[in-house]
Parts: sequence; C-alpha cells; structure tokens
Amino acid sequence: RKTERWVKTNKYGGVETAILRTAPGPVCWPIIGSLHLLGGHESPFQAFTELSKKYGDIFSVKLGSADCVVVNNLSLIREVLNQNGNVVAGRPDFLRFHKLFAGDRNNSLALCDWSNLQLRRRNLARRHCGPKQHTDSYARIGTVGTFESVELIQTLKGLTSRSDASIDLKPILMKSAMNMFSNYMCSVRFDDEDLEFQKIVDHFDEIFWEINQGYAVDFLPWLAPFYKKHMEKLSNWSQDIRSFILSRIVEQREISLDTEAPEKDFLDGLLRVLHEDPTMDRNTIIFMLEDFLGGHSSVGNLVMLCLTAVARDPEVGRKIRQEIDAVTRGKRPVGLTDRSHLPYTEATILECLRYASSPIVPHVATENANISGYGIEKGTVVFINNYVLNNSEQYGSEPEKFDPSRFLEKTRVRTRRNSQCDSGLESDSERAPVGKPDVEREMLSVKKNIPHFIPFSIGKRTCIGQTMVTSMSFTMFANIMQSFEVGVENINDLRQKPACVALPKNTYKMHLIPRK
Ligand code: HEM
Repeated sequence: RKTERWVKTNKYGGVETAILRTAPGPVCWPIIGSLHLLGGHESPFQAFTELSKKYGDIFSVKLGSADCVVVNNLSLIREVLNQNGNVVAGRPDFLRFHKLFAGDRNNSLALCDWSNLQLRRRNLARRHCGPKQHTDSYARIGTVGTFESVELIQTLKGLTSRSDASIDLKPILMKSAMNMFSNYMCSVRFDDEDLEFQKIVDHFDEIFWEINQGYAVDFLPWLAPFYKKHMEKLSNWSQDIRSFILSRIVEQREISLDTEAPEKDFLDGLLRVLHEDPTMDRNTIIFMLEDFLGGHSSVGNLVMLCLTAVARDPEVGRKIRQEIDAVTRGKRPVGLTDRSHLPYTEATILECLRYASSPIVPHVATENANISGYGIEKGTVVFINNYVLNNSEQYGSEPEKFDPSRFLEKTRVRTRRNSQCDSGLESDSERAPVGKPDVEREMLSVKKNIPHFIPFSIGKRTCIGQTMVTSMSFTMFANIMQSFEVGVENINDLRQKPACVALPKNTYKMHLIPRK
C-alpha cells in the first residue's frame, strides 16, 4: 500500500512532523477489511504468523472497521512496548469489554486505557498482588498456597477413594484456586459445597474463556444485535460476581475494619484508602477486587494444562515426582520455599505457558507513533504476536515439542565433600558433614532470563499478577503431583486451542491415582 500519513512525533523535546508510510499489508475489502484472512486458522495469531511471511515482521491489516498493525519479532515488540510504551498504552474498544465491566471497560485494570487512575490502581495493587520475594506478602502467598493445596489434596483423595473413574477435575481446581486468592487477598475462604460460591467460580471461568476468544463483533460492531443474548449473559455473569464480592466479602469486612491495626491484606489496604481518601470511589475498589480475584481462573486453567502435559507424557510426570520426592521425602506438603529446589517442576509450568502461548492483550496507539519507520496512526490497534516468539525455530529448537528442559541450565555450586545424598540440591549440602573442604558440583536451575519468553509481556502495561500466578500454580501443581499419578482415558481428548491458556468450562475428565 502506498498510503502516506502525517505522523507527529515528539522527539528530543520538539514536535516533528514527518510523512511516514503505512506498513505493508493485505488488500482490504469494504466492510470486512481483511477479516476473512483470519478465518482459515484456529487462532488469529497463527494467521498473523502466516501473513508476516508475506508482508514482513510489521504489517498493517484492516479488521472490519479497525486499522490494525501486527508486530512479529522481538526487536519490534520491544520497540512498541518499551520505547513506545507511553503512546501505545490504550486498549481496543470492544463491546464485550464494556459488557464485562458494567458498561465501561475503563472500570477494568486490564481492558482500560492508560490514565492516572490506572497508575494509581497499579500502585495500590503492587504490594499485595505483585510482591517481591523475601517480603511478608510473598511468604503469605506461600502459606496460603500450601494450606489450600493440602485442602485440595484431601478433597481429591476423598473422591478417588470412592471410585476409580475419571473425575471432572477442572471445577475442583477452580474452587481451590479461588480460595487461594480470596484467602490471600481478603482472608476469606468458602466451603466447596457453598452453591453461591460454586456459581461465582463458574462465572469467572466462563469469563476467562470468553476473554480468551475473539469474535467478529469485536471488529464489526454493527453485528451487535445478533449478539444481544450473548452480551446479556456477560453482563449478568459480572453483575452476579460483583454482588457476591460485595455481600460475602466487602460488607463483612467493612463492619470490622480497624484502621489503627496493621494492614492485614489487600482488602484491608483498599478499604483504608477508601476511608482516608475522599477522591477514591467505592466502585473502584469493587472492580479492582473483581479483577484480582478473577486472576484465580488463570491459575486453575494453567494447572489443568500442566496436568494435561503430564497425562500426555508420563516421563515428564516421572521426573517431577522424582524431584519432589527427593526434597520432601514424602513427609510433608510442597511449599513455596521448595521452589528453587524443584527446577524441573517449575520448568514444566513455564513450558506450559510457552506451549499455550497466551496472547498479549491488544494495545492501541493513543497518539500518532513511529514504529520502525512506519506511521501508526492514533487509534490503531497494535497486536503483539508473541505466538511467533513461542513457536518459531528462530527462538528455540523443536518448538512443537513439549520439553521443560529448554528452561533449565546447569550451574556450578559449591557443596561439602562426602555429602551422603546425591540429589544435587543445596539443602543436601547443608546437611553434609561440617569441616570438610568444599567441592564444586553441577546442579540444574531454571534459566533466569530468556529475552524472547514474555508470557506476561513487557513495558508499561505488563501483567501485575505474575508472582501470584507462578507461585500459586507451583504450589497447587506440585502438591497434586506429589500425591497422584495423572492420566486420561483417551489421550486424543486432551485438546488445547493454540495461542490460548484457557480451557472451556466443561472440558475433559482426568484420572488421578493416589500414589503409594
Ligand atoms: C496464566 C496467567 C496469566 C498470564 C499469562 C497473564 C498475562 C498477561 C498479559 C500478557 C497482560 C497484558 C500485558 C500488556 O498488555 O502488555 C496482562 C495484564 C494484566 N494482568 Fe495478567 N496474566 C496472567 C494472570 C494474571 C493474574 C493472576 C492477575 C491478577 C492477580 C493478573 C493481572 C493482570 C492485570 C491487572 C493486567 C493489566 C495490566 C495493565 O493493563 O496495566 N494477571 N496479563
């Protein structure tokens, strides 16, 4: 395409005006643009990857009425999210996003445009929802994660002792994940048999699946009348969730709020701000809780995918169990502090994230921008194709193969000579005889930094919940693996959509066989 557009850039403090070309891209048709090109693939990201072979690593594409740009390699992704993070910080204006947040997507942390309120919300959430290691909050994630995992194992043992049939595991994991989140963030947990709780967990799971899908109506808003029922369903789900949060979590706490006592949890922190700051709106608090409690769905779904990987390849399960047994000796549950000693288990979770290749939420240019010499006009939707980073030979060998070892490296550590134990773990060396000279030995650890592996994105709008996801998933998955062999009746049932970390609410059942 030869279209030229005026693009204003604010480089070196001055306003520049330049004529920049639009990135090349496919021919677009009236009304649908090039939407039809996404149709032949299971995921739009597969279609983007194909189109990039023809039009280059940055290309433009019109989807319905929306001008879009897709970036398809690491350096361009960095250019968009790091260098241009400030000007590509908006989100698309999809009708579905509004429906999920009481008619205004700016109520949501992940789907809103950038604003001072968003900055404030991110800062408010950081301490509890994105804590650094060695903080009290991080330690509490560990305590709660292990407590809820032990409860989960009891439930699963009860079920598997009554029958050896496959079980509908997903709703059980989802309830456990929700209790991890509500217990950690709000110091409230719910009974598995509580019907209202079950309904809300189901709604969250439906929404998680929904948010991971793309619909024609996102780009062709005039189709909305045909989606009326669907949109109503979305509104009702989220309305039910907010009522539950209000009546079963917030109102209870407001009665007993003690602003003088030390801050107890995330909810406490939010209510104090509400109490102290007249500019803070009560609804902001409710929506924030909805967003962050909703994060539990990603944990439940991710753990399902980890167990799926084990059911597909029993060798992965064998290695995980060997590692866990060497550390816990079957005598205690797995805790978060075991994480550095269980590199293969952690690498399996990372490999699941790579294999699933969860898409990065689309960004929108809030000003005219210049990406790699191409003009990106204000309002353009920018798709970050991380699917290509996870699935191309350029970034790792045999990307189609599930192989946790791609996240592992050998490191040399000093250990005491004559150690009686050979699992290669630091904890063993600590138990070794004192007074003997140190020897160097190799041990496995998780690679610290893989530049092209960015499941939580980079830049200004990076995921706030990554510590919660990785730590809660770790405790849940490791404890299940410690207690059960995992299998499935028919391996072909284990169907997973490409570029998606979600499974449908009703999905395949699994076999759990208690370990001796
Ligand atoms: C498998 C699990 C998860 C994955 C793969 C994931 C990934 C992502 C990605 C890719 C983004 C968009 C970043 C961008 O636009 O550049 C994001 C945003 C976000 N995530 Fe996550 N996430 C996960 C779980 C969670 C959880 C558990 C929470 C909360 C506890 C959470 C909270 C958020 C929030 C609040 C944002 C919006 C940040 C913003 O737009 O300013 N995420 N996440």
